[in-house]
Amino acid sequence: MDIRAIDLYRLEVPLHTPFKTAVREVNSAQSIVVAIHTDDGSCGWGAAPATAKVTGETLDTIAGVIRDPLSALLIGRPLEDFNGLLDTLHGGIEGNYSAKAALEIALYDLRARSLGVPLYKLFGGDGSPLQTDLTISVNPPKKMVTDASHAVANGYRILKLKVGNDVAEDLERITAVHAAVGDGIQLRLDINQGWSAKETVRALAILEKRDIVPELLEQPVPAEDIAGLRYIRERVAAPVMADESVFSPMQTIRLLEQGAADIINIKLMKAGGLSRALLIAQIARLYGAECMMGCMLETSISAAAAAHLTSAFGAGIQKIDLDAPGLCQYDAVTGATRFDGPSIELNHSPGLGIEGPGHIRGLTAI
Ligand SMILES: C[C@H](N)C(=O)N[C@H](CCC(=O)O)C(=O)O
Ligand SMILES: [Mg+2]
Repeated sequence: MDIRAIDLYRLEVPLHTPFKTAVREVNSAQSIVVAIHTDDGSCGWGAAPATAKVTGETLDTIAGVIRDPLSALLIGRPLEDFNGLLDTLHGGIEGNYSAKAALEIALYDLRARSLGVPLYKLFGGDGSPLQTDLTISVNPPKKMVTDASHAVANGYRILKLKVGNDVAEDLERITAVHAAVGDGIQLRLDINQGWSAKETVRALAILEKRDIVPELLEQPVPAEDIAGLRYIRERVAAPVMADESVFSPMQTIRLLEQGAADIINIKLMKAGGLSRALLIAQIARLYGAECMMGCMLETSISAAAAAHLTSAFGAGIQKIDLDAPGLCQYDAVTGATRFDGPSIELNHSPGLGIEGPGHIRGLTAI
């Protein structure tokens, strides 16, 4: 079964409410979608969002490197040489991890389809459903309280609060949300690189005095400040999670060797797809570190791929932040993995279960 063609599309899904972090604000989830066709008429689907502030990639660069050089490296090759295809893909160009992730997801989808199994079975999973947290965008405290209360009313038990603009204001945000939702709801704090190491330690001491103990602290300091992560980890009770500081398996090893994180936030879009994400999870397990499966602001095509891997990896990925489809006004994909509030129900049909372009709302060929 040889790869015959790779088609590209754009997909845009409006959000319920603007997504705001310490580094960016967007109103829709935008992705490049890839369809890899084989000569027996099969098609595998993948997608990648543009997160230029984190990965350095835009929709144009993702589409551009998929067109040249990556497509030409894959077209004409047999799917049966699967590991060879992955090596070619990753060796074909430096960086460009989201573009590679889109292609990898489509290759894995094709492979699972060719074997007649859902994607999770390729990774040895049983397809158990998952529960995700929900991200609350950074806003004035009153708005965050409204959004958090709405999330809790919709069944979410874990909230990820975006902060990182101004420490004093952030403390008011966190305190207000905690007072509104109570101790029964776990709060993850994603600072998106917005504080310094010393500010983080001081902020956590203040929260402790207010009896607020976050479940975890995500990327409090700039990505390159590995010493800062370690400084915080040695001084605060809450576990420290690395996000923007860790893209690759090798960075995971370096970070854990330096004792700079308790938890690794794995994202397909940082790792370059499923194979590297799995490797990161395995490395973390060897070091006794926990993992979160996270996502960018992406649509359900790529979030579903991450969910399949997470479900299969079982207790090795303890935390889940695959909420992006739930932030969208509608799920662009019908008849596949279902994102229903906090619950993620994997498809049990072959691959990712996407039946064709007619089952993806709003696709535009490019
Ligand atoms: C959407 C997900 N829950 C999330 O918060 N991801 C962000 C980055 C998303 C983006 O900017 O597209 C994160 O974990 O930092
Ligand atoms: Mg993060």
